[in-house]
Amino acid sequence: ETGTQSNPGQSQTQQEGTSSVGETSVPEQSAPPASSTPETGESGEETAEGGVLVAYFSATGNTEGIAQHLQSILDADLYEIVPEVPYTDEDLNYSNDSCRANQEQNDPAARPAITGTLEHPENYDVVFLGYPIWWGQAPKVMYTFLESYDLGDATIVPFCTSGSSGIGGSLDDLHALAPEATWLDGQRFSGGASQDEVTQWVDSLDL
Ligand SMILES: Cc1cc2nc3c(=O)[nH]c(=O)nc-3n(C[C@H](O)[C@H](O)[C@H](O)COP(=O)(O)O)c2cc1C
Repeated sequence: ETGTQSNPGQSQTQQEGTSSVGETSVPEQSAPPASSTPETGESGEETAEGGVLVAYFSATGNTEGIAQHLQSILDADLYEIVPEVPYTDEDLNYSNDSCRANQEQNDPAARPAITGTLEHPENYDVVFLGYPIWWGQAPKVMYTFLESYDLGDATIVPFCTSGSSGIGGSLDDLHALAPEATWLDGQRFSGGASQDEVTQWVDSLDL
């Protein structure tokens, strides 16, 4: 299965009380300069400037649920970070010291490969970045993602799911991998967080 940026099957009608993320407000009185840049790229295709992306990794579906709420709330593009080698139950069995997930989290150099491509990362002004907490940190595949794509000076909004741990301990490493970005504080959710809960958080961001 590959990551899809826009999945029509998952798009829903915009909810009441959605934030205005993605809308640009242009002062009415300022006329565009005569030689204003056209809004199409060199190839003539439409650009999605000011777009919102929800990029996430989820091994057991919890973070995916939050990502889908966000896509629906924000009318955002959705991109699943898919490891080239999927995680099996045994890989995730953290009570086994030598399970794959534990080995990767213990190895500073681990960068599990990603399959699929994020198209036009430069088009996104706001990137919601979602992951499960593994041993207090983001899974190493998130490091692979941030090292693979230049998100420039986008605003990155981290979110996570966990059994109980907060998001705080995972942020320093991620910040270092996209130092030009503006990082918002981010938010931890429990696995089954409702769309209302996610909506309240998005509204509080004042994006
Ligand atoms: C290898 C591994 C390590 C984990 N470490 C933590 C942890 O340190 N703190 C915590 O609260 N939950 C921890 N969890 C639980 C996950 O964060 C939680 O189940 C999360 O919602 C899974 O998200 P997902 O379904 O999107 O993969 C860990 C899970 C795994 C598989």
